[in-house]
Amino acid sequence: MLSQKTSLVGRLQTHFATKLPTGVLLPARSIHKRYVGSLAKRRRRQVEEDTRQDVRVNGQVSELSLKNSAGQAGQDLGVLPPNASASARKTASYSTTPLLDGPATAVIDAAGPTTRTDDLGVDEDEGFDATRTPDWDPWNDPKVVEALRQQEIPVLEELTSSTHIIINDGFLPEADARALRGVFERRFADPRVIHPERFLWDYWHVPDQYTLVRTQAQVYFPEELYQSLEDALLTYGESQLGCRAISPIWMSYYVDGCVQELHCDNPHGPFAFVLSLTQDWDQREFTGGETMIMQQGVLNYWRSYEPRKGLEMQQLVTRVPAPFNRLTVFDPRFPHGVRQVHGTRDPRKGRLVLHGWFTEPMPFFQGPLDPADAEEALNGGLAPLWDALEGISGLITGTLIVRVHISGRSGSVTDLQWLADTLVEVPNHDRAAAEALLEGRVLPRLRALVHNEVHDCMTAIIFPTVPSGEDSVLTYPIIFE
Ligand SMILES: O=C(O)CCC(=O)C(=O)O
Ligand SMILES: [Fe+2]
Repeated sequence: MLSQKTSLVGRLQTHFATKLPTGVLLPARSIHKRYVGSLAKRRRRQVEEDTRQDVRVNGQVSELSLKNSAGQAGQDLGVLPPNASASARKTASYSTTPLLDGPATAVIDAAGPTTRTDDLGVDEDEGFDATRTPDWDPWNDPKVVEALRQQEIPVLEELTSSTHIIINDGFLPEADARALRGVFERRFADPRVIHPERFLWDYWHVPDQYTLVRTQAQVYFPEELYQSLEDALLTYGESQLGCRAISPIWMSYYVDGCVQELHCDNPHGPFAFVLSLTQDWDQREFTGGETMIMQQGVLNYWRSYEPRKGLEMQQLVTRVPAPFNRLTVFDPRFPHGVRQVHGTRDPRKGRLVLHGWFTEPMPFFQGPLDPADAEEALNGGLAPLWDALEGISGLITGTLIVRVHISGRSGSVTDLQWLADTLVEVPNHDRAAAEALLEGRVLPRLRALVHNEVHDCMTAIIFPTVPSGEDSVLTYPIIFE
């Protein structure tokens, strides 16, 4: 099965992929690596969004229509071992780069148009027309899928859904969130009292793009309090997203007129975060202030264009409110911003958020298995994967993070979890895939192809055993740039 799929991807090859070393295990934590893992492509290409969208939700979500994708990445992660001190993992230096770049994640409600299912021009005795324009999506066409099934052509299934927005309510222990908020409150309590902490703020204004007031959390907060914040974010990033570092944490407040116009933070890292310290969101004395993230349907507009249907704000952007202690994680490649705040000029009544990016996705082991001992098995086991994936470089972009459980007694992989999946197929993949389809073997939906290749290769690896017989865990990010 693997060789069949491998030759299939060979058919799709249009670009050359550069492999980053796969033997990078437990690298120096202070080194910034945006894309660590396995695949990096030389050229950046326009993103085409998958038509499926979903949202992961931990806790209560209001004001959003969300689908809960239980069982998806990030919901079933174990506790880190005691030796994995979060503070030891932090990324040290402050970047002078402003907010232009950032990680992000995806969310959301699929309010976009539905996939066309009629007028496909495909019927059973006609075969498939590989010359169709890229807006034809055969993999979402029930007629196509049914025809393939009737011909007993295997249809690869996706093994996990893409997720571009993740919402975690009640992220910090309540006391920590209140303590952070308390520092801010106290320093603004009496505008007539002057003290050094009043002067820590930067009014950041980039005409027509950003207007907000920001500071760096590490400078602003007392050390112990800051450390608990950083530890919570680092622990989350590592356990839920396979990211071993965060960017310096910004804190920004938004009063009347503050805004972030649409932008994309592609270079900063695979996931962005926004942790709200905004008080009383539901009784707030301003309008706006939600994170707005463009919807998949807009990024894929012509595929589902409907001449008789108008669209309004709610079908174009997802608005994520910022109630107190909500952590929103999103895919920063999606155009996004912050809706302009209108109303209060009092910082204590405005929007207050901590924000930044989860960075350094990289392979790491937890447990007794020594990475140096495992390296040979890992690199050997993944070699066929790189061969297979090289063929689709340029046709898919995003981050896939997998975690495998390794038996200490047998060395075999006993479980595989998908921690995160932001893979999207880029334009023209349909045509290339349809050409391959004419070979009559498999329905090569690229996301599904990647999932299956990764699954098959990862679970076939036999690692060295360990004397104690205890199990280990390997977290492995794969980045398609
Ligand atoms: O505050 C937000 O909701 C988004 C922040 C953001 O996009 C950024 O800082 O780049
Ligand atoms: Fe951003």
